[in-house]
Amino acid sequence: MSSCIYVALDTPDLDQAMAIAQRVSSHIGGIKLGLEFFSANGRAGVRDMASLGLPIFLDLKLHDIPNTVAKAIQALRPLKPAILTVHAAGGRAMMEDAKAAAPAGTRVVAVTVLTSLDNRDLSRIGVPDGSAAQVERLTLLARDAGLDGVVCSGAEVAAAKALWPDGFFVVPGVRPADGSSGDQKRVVTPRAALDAGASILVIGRPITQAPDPDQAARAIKATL
Ligand SMILES: O=C(O)c1cc(=O)[nH]c(=O)n1[C@@H]1O[C@H](COP(=O)(O)O)[C@@H](O)[C@H]1O
Repeated sequence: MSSCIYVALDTPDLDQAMAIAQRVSSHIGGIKLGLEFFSANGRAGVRDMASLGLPIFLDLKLHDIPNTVAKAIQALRPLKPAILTVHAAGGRAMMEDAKAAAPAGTRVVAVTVLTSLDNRDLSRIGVPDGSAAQVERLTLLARDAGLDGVVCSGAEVAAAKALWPDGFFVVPGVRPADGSSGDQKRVVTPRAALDAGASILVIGRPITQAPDPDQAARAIKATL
């Protein structure tokens, strides 16, 4: 069975990204490339990583007016990523146009509430009723806009899935029981996220910063 782990290769260094991906390839289901990698290596770098033969999750978290997001996605079309992210807070029309601009085989998923935010942070940006309510609101908006799924923390995924049983649920901010949270504030273990309904788990530093990434990925997979 293919792994539900997507390793987040958050580095500007193409050689390093390639080396880690090769070391962990037998334990993962795909590769997530985000702003750090893309800003340094662009589309050519994504193509290089795709040569490994694993699905590519291109996590650019697009958030702008509908026309700009649609045109950006059109520019990314030749890469045919398996998964692409936009911010649900960009609104319904932006999400509709993002989906329409994406290749047919690309899952477009909406980031609801970043896992680095807690309820105190949310109240400061005008969301007084907390992450659970906001994730539910934005999950319904993404569903109604015709997207394929959402990104949320493992603490909200069960409620989101209850609202959208056939949605695709991406869960980052996962940490092994003894892992350090770093800048993540809404954290669960990989096993708990999967039990709550995650379709895939995004895991970066617990694997990439481990002394032995291969062993770290193997150990996490063994808990699933
Ligand atoms: O869209 C994401 O993947 C994402 C959304 C979110 O709410 N939180 C979040 O951490 N991520 C990404 O997931 C990865 C988590 O990395 P680690 O905290 O190192 O495991 C990073 O690449 C983040 O960009």
